[in-house]
Amino acid sequence: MAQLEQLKLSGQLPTPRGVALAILELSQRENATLGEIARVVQTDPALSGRLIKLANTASHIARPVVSVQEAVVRQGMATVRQLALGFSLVDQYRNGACKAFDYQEYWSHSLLMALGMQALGMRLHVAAADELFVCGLLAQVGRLALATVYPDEYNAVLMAQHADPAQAIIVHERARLETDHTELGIVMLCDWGMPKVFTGPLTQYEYPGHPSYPQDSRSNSLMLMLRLSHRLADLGLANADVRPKLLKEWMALATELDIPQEDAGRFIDQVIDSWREWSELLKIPATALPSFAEICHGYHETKEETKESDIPLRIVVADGNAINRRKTMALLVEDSEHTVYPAENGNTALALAMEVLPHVIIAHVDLPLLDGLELCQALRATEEGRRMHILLTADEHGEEQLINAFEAGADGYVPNAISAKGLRIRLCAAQRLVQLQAAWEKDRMQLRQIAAELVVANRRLATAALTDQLTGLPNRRSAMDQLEQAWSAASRSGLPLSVMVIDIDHFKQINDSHGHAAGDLVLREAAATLRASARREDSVCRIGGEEFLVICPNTDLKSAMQSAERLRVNLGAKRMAIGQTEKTLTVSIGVATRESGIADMDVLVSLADQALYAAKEAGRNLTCTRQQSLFP
Ligand SMILES: Nc1nc2c(ncn2[C@@H]2O[C@H](COP(=O)(O)OP(=O)(O)OP(=O)(O)O)[C@@H](O)[C@H]2O)c(=O)[nH]1
Repeated sequence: MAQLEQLKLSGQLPTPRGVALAILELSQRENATLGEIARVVQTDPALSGRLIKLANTASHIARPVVSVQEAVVRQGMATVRQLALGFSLVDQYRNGACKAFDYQEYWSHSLLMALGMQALGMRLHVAAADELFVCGLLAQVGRLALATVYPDEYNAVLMAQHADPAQAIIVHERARLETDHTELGIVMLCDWGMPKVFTGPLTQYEYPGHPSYPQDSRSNSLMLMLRLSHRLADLGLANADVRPKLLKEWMALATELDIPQEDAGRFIDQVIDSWREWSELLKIPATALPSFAEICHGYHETKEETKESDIPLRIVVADGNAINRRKTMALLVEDSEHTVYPAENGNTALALAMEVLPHVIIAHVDLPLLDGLELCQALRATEEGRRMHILLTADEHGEEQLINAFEAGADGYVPNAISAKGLRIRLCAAQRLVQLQAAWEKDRMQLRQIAAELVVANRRLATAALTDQLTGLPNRRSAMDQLEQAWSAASRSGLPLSVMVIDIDHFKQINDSHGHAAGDLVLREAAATLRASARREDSVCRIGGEEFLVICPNTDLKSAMQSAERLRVNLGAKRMAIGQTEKTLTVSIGVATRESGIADMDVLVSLADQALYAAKEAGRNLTCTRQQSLFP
């Protein structure tokens, strides 16, 4: 301590200058008024702007603060003094003599801590948000002091810590300087009038192993808030590869302060946004941190194969005792990615369970409103509730309690003072169940996919079986099916039905002169021309090598002859590229129409064939018919 007193007297410690010093001195006078403080603040435009901005951020009152007087009145003398001091230090100590101490980064970290504290203050109402801002901003001022007073020695401390990061910095500080940043920082803050309610938690928050406050005390909340803001500041400045780990630690701490996981993302994103705004105002750097969602996504991407015990669960923790509830929640998120929902009574737990459909419910037997056993029975009476894994917890663990719990439908019993490991083991059954359900769901999806693929494959096969591969027209089998249907329809309706058989003339010569591939091309083009020239209701099919059948429902002989002629002429006019030359084709067509003497469709087709033969005989490039009525 003598060393600290000496340091204080030496004037080497960081101290505010100018307007901040004037405010500090003025506020120490007994008769100082807020009006006088405001007048001094006004002489520094940068400080005025910062105080007004802060008053507006932390205010829940809708009307914005526009004047320095108003900001000073709203923040109070003590807070204005501290803020002036903090901002003055930021401006004065942007650089310094300690080489390994990154002054800019130090302020970025402090600012993020300040904004974290402010945001937590607005949420948890543990202290005024402006006071918490200063508390966060100056929480690590002892480090700045050590770097300022002992630049070379602190340089060595930082190098030693860099070489041995597993060791806490305080150990390296004590080894070389016989003091540490916490001790020195507290001396300075007390000197600057920081209220005791903050200095106590400031000595504790960096050392998680030694909590010395009752769980539901204000000091404990402040210590947790400092810890959470510190982690958030670490997260803001961390490299991408360590962010997911820090985020996880942050989430675990957040549950201790009753910040539900679904709010965590919004909270972090808001603080980071105001960090960017404030860093412009204070001219200190803020890194471009991705959104909370992106950091989470990165975490999931880098995760290795999921072990059963890693399966994240949705868990409702129902306990009327807030301390026990928080303790269980903290244990649950300590080393895992479970999403935990708190419920303070049985009714809330039931409503929550129906809403979020948790995998697990951990409920105390003596829950208010609806006790644990009733909650269990109510859940088991529902379809969804039957699938949940319910663990009951109680202060007494007699055989009778166990029997009651299992009779009510519980899956297990959790002792009150359970360890994180014990709790993990009890969640294994639920995780196994979730894994089985996931595997079953995966199998079901795969089966569904296979069935869908089979339907598509069958449809493709059926289509392929009825389609001519070369031309895409219905093949012979399809042609006969269609003709059968058309024949039946004509029999029922009494409407006429005609068919044409079309054969390309001297097709063999094309194959012989230009090769089979050229012949294929010609067949394709001929098919396309026929399809394009035929009426829509007529079906054009390929029934042989260079032979086509056109089925013409509701068509009498005269119309069929006209149609056939149109096809013959169109095809004859079509110029086709064959090898290097262009050629035209001719076709011969035989036409037949259904009439009373024709017994079935085979006879009809054979009549058309005879007509085709006649056309060929008559010199080709002709349309003929051998109708029985015409040639009795
Ligand atoms: N490129 C090709 N040729 C085919 C195909 N199917 C049948 N052919 C050929 O078509 C030709 C048919 O010849 P033919 O039956 O003698 O009749 P044509 O030469 O057209 O003479 P006419 O019918 O009497 O005018 C044969 O050379 C078959 O090999 C096919 O899918 N592609």
